[in-house]
Amino acid sequence: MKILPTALPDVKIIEPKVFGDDRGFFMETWNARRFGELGLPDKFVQDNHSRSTGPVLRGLHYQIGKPQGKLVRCIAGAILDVAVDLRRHSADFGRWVGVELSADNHRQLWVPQGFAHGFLVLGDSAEVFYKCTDFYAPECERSVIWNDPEIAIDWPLNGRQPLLSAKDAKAPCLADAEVYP
Ligand SMILES: Cc1cn([C@H]2C[C@H](O)[C@@H](COP(=O)(O)OP(=O)(O)O[C@H]3O[C@@H](C)C(=O)[C@@H](O)[C@H]3O)O2)c(=O)[nH]c1=O
Repeated sequence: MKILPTALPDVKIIEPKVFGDDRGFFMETWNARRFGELGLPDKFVQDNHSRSTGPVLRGLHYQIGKPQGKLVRCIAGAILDVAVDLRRHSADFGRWVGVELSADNHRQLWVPQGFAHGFLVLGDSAEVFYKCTDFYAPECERSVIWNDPEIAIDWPLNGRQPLLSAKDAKAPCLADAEVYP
């Protein structure tokens, strides 16, 4: 398991060691001791799994009061997984990073507390599995609109409109959103 940097220092790509053989492959997807050694959280309290068809876009989501760090992987298909720094004190406030996660590349993205998270399905469908450091708290849920020009995420939509939830379609822009201190 190794860690690769992204353009945002606190957001990390985790690349597991994949053992391939005639049967297929084996990999450790999370190991508390190894994560601790790498300076990543070793405690998660909730696992989530969603399936989406293309071009579904979920996000950009975060929780205020009960912020969640998320360890995200794509177990079927492929997604562009995006993290946006929403910590107002941060030099990277409002900046985003996008990483392709797929069932083939086995990569995971560590999205820390203080970041909004979202993803776009790149093919016909994708299943996404992620571990969270805190519980879902609907009253703490917040979102920022996926196409906020101030954040300017370069979603690879190729002219298509994304499929959004009703909630995500009416999310506020960053300027109107409640963010972290
Ligand atoms: C997120 C979540 C939702 N739900 C319920 C509420 C709702 O009825 C249904 C669907 O919820 P949503 O529409 O919010 O699901 P979704 O749009 O997939 O929300 C997720 O998006 C990604 C990008 C994230 O980062 C996650 O933290 C989460 O916000 O599932 C839970 O029971 N537990 C949870 O942890």
